Amino acid sequence: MHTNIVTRYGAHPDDVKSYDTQKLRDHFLLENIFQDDKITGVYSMFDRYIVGGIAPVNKALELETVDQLKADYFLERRELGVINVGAPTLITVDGTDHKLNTREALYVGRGVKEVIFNPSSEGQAFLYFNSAPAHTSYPTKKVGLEDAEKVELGSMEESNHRVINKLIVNSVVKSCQLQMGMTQLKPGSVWNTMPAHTHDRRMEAYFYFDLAETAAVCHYMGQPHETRHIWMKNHEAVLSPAWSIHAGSGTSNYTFIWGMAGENLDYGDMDKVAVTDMK
Ligand SMILES: O=C(O)C(=O)C[C@H](O)C(=O)CO
Ligand SMILES: [Zn+2]
Repeated sequence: MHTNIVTRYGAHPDDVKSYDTQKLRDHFLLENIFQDDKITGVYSMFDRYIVGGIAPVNKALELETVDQLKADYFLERRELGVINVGAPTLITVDGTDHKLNTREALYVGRGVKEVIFNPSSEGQAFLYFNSAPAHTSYPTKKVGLEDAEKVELGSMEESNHRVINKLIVNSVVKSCQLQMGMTQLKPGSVWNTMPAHTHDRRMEAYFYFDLAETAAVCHYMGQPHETRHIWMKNHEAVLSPAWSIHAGSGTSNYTFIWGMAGENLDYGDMDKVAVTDMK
């Protein structure tokens, strides 16, 4: 078996207030998600969302079922979103090859029995994935950056000038509850998701990349009046419970992938927090 998915239970905001640095990291941060010839990740009890990394190097990796699912195959009752942050590669879905270039996404619907992630012939493929329970089956669809719904937000003056590429959202691809996209910060801009927000209807996960080895992002979480931070490096992900803000400031610009699931598919359903109200 080349898959290692560990379970993480949900956390109550009153408890999280007392977490020290290590405990915050143990519960919310995902480090080393790309391991050669392995599929690794976390099965989170926040909306039963799975977050992980797939790094085929010397062999093709099949999406294996894991014990947490008690299912004959991984997508028996789930849907999947994959975004390639490495070299172009092929993903074979029930016998059909889909070429995924860098920064492209693939949505795979419930009921697909076999998904195979192939090594890249052009370098190292790094496939970041999210998965959520699904009530029905929607067709597999590749989504390139040109297909994304794009929104430009922020400004250079506020150090948060960025482009949000909505890749797996209901205006682009049909999904049950999964939404994913990629936000690129312009050079000189370091703040993401500021002003911050929560959405009690959905949990969220962030994955940071395009960061130099010497750079880091300070990720903010917690209730708006009780925030905490987690220092994060390139290729690390973080879970954001529905009650938590999710925002960050980097020592340089960077790109991140957001993914979420829960009560609705309404990207714009957010409870914004004024920066002057944050504590
Ligand atoms: O930079 C941003 O702002 C984002 O990318 C926000 C995320 O898309 C998000 O939090 C969606 O709920
Ligand atoms: Zn959000």
